[in-house]
Amino acid sequence: MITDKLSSILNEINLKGIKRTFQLLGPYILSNWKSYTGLIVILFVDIFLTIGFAWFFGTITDAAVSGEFNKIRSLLLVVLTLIVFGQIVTFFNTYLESYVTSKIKRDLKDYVLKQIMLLPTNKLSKIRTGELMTHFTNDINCIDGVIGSNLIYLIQLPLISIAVFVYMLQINWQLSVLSLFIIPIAIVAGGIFGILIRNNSRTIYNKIGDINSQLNETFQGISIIRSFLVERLFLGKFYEQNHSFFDLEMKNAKLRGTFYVVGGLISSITYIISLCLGAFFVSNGQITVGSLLTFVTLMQHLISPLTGLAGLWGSFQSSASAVERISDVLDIQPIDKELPTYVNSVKVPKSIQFNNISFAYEPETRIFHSLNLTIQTGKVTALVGPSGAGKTTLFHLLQGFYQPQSGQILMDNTPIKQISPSHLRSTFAHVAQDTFLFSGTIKDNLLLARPNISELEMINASIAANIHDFIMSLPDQYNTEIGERGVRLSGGQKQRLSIARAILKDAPILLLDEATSALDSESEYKVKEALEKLMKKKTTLVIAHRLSTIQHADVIVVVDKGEIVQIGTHEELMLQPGLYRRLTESQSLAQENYKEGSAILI
Ligand SMILES: Nc1ncnc2c1ncn2[C@@H]1O[C@H](COP(=O)(O)OP(=O)(O)OP(=O)(O)O)[C@@H](O)[C@H]1O
Repeated sequence: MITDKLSSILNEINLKGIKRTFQLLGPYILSNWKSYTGLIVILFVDIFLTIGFAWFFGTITDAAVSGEFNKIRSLLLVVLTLIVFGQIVTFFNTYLESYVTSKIKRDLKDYVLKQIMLLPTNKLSKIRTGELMTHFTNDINCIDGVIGSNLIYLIQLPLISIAVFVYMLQINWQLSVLSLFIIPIAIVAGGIFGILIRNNSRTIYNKIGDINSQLNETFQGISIIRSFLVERLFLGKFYEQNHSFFDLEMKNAKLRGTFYVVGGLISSITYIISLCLGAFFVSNGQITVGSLLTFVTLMQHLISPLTGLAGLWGSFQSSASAVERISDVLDIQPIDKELPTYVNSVKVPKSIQFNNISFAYEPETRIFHSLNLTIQTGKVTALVGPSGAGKTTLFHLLQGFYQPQSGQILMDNTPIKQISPSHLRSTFAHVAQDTFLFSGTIKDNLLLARPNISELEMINASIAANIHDFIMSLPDQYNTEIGERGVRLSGGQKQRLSIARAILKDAPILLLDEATSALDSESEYKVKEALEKLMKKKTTLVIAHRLSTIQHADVIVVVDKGEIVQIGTHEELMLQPGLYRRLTESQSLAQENYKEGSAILI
């Protein structure tokens, strides 16, 4: 019972989150020790100035009461020096704090993106893009509560409290003891509000992630939304999220408002009590008016940091929740320590084997069960079969994007798991089913293929992919901006560019996944001609639904429901009853029907 209570309290305080926060941010804080040392020096100067101003108020009041005008004149000089010094210190404090927090956030963003790029594909594909974006647009920006002024306040608070308390003791011990009662009250109030604010902040961060994901999908799918007239549906979904976000913000505002009222009440009550008691001591002649003024000023300096502790604790806890969210990604085991790079002239594989491969994206839906396949190097192998049979998955496994649950893929008898991602990925040039181009120019997209591509190589690859003439017809030719995801190009143009990019990669194995599906017959003929020339020197794996396009392949592998059901050449497979003949015949029949239908339409 007691242990349950204790663990629920510890849970509320979120010790795990705090530990994780310092594990992640500790090295960044330590590596910026020079800036933090500067801030601590400034902190001591600040404490000195605080005491100095309090001393000045008391001393000048006493000098005024006793009519010591010469003393007032020299005190004015002292205070002017203190003010100028104080402003210089404020400038350096602000600058140094911004410098160190911005630097840590900049470095952390670099690190988080690198780690995301190193995540295994199966883990990465399960995280929504909006959530990943939120780490950069929101979460990392929220860590100020741990690395910024809060960290300095954490050191400053006890120091300033001790300094002020010792100084107050010199003036009047009874009044100083009074301040001792306020400290626990301020700390408890701060602690409670901090926990409440933390819990709410966590919900707010999750909500921001949801909103970002939804906006991302809405903008990516805007043409589908328009064509299905579902703008209202998507606006409604956003409206719901956006309004519940507003409610959470309001809950936070109420919490903060209540906290400020409680904090204000504590300081006002303390101020009045100490003022009344002080007035009593002045009337008794125990202390001077000036000492009372010094005391009251110091009391303010003692209370405001303590009540500020709640804000500090609240924002510290918010930062801890943000770090916890980032840690969800950072705690996933990356595939490697360093990012892979393109390897020039990789070894041309002499054998590729899939040995007893069993694989499932999700445990409940098995794609392959003990699959065996030998790819003939230097030849063209076509993978055919119904949609969802697992053809693209074979490409993913081959490039090491996913790991099979059992079995091995061997390249020259070496398991690909033992080959570095740099070498493995440099072995393949992949034209994927979904053509993806990046915003920027045509040239930028082509030069991505590998480092140091010459202008001539780029033009030759574009000619081979039958896209050069189109590029030259554009106003800025190779420097034409193609928009986000290549939105300013047609499907066929995008596909030809991605073929040119694959040609430029100059890898020994070519993976073509429906690479010519978006081309018209004339372009397809020309591109196929170029690809056939390219294939002569390479090992090629082709996935095609239109079986007429792969009839000349050296080997045709027929895949159905994750199993290899037939292997052979077109001629061999057409002689056998089976899936390949059925698919070919049904496609020929469909084509005949289409031609007849077209004739009727014409
Ligand atoms: N990232 C993924 N996560 C979970 N399941 C997936 C994933 N990608 C594919 N699948 C599932 O794996 C199965 C095989 O998909 P795959 O893309 O390999 O088929 P395919 O033969 O290439 O199909 P198509 O010819 O339609 O492209 C499908 O049932 C699909 O739903």
